[in-house]
Amino acid sequence: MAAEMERGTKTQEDQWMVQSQVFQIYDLFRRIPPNSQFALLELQRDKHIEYLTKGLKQLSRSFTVLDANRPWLCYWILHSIALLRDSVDDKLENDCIDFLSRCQDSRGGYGGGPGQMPHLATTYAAVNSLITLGGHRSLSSINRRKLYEFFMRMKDRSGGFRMHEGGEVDVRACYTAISTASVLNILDDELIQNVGDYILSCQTYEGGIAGEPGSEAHGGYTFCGLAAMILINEVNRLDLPALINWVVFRQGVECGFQGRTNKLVDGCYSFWQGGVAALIQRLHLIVNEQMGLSNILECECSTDSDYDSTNSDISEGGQCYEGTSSHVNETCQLREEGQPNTSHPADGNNVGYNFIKGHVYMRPLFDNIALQHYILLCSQEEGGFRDKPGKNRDYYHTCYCLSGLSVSQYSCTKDVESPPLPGDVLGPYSNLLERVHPLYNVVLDRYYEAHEFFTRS
Ligand SMILES: CC(C)=CCC/C(C)=C/CC/C(C)=C/COP(=O)(O)OP(=O)(O)O
Ligand SMILES: [Zn+2]
Repeated sequence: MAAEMERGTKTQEDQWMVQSQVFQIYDLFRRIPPNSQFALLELQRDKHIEYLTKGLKQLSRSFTVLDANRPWLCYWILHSIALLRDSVDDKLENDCIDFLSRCQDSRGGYGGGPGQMPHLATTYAAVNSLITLGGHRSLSSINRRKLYEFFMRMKDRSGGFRMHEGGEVDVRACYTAISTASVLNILDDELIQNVGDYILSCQTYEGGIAGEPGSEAHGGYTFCGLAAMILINEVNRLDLPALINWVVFRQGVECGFQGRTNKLVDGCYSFWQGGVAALIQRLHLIVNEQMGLSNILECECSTDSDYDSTNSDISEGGQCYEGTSSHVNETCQLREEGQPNTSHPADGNNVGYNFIKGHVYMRPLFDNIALQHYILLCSQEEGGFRDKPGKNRDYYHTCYCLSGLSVSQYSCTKDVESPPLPGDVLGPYSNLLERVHPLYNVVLDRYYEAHEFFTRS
């Protein structure tokens, strides 16, 4: 208890300090003329690409150095470059594919470097990197049969997964295994078995999801747990109203998100928490059902001028009834009544694809413009992004600030084909990033290419 109070006191002091720094930035911003404000809100695209490319070149020169983080660095940098609508040259691309191939274990999975023990987190990072690079050489370098065997070896009696042989069982491990298996089209009933029970046991009294049963709800684990539950078709088992209640209060007066109650705002939660909000936006049927609005879709869009119904398949009167739109049929497989998925494994592998194709009826669950203010004014540096003012930039925060920026720019679009309206992109419209698939956090076009490749092969 004393330790808790001490932590509470220290957090409050830190919080005041961060808030005063952030408010000073917003105050200065407000005082400058509008045309200069616009310049400050500009995404420093060229500087970010320079910082990221330099980092990848450095990494490719030292691919031989011993550390366990290199597939992650590849993913953070390659994904950031893809979000910025750019790509790497052929040499760097080939160097990355060769390096990641050397990290692939002969018994399946990827380690942090050549010869290192395979690990679920680095496997997720390596596979997402290869999907982001795209193309036959990259995608065909993944040994899916061995990878499936690795996933099965990591499965624990509890239903969850272990991060590595002898390692910890947690929600991150569940997500990285399920997300990777889903995107590679190797998800089946055996892999899925009891995963939902494990994740469900991690939803806390606050409504968010913890890393393990009995721990504290946290944005990173909440994203992992929610995305995994969607991918295994069991999201209706979570208490979604409680989850919504938890996540909406994680956006603070600083305009960014915190990871957990009473902790500091941090740019990386723009994706972990913003991603949770983006996923829930596509779960309106299940949310309505859990809130006792069974069989009725309340289309807020039709009563909101930003959400005009002119080109939507919404029925008159501001309400939609199940079965009246093709979208409803597509989404139905996501809502089997509290039961584990019993559908054919091939359907399980299409959940990610159907999920993104659905129409979005719910408005954003967070202030998407405020979040963009935090990312562009408080996290952005001259090349790269940081956690908060006073911290240094790094590739992890660059990746998740850009991913969160993308999620917020697209959060008002009603379907995956529509571009955001200018009013939903803070600063010049040229700030617009690529759209991500929120279940896997890879750029959507790269996801489509991988989905086609792995459905065929
Ligand atoms: C795909 C994958 C591997 C996802 C990982 C998800 C993720 C970011 C989990 C967070 C882990 C955690 C408890 C951080 C708390 O750090 P802290 O105490 O320093 O931060 P805080 O004060 O903001 O809580
Ligand atoms: Zn962070």
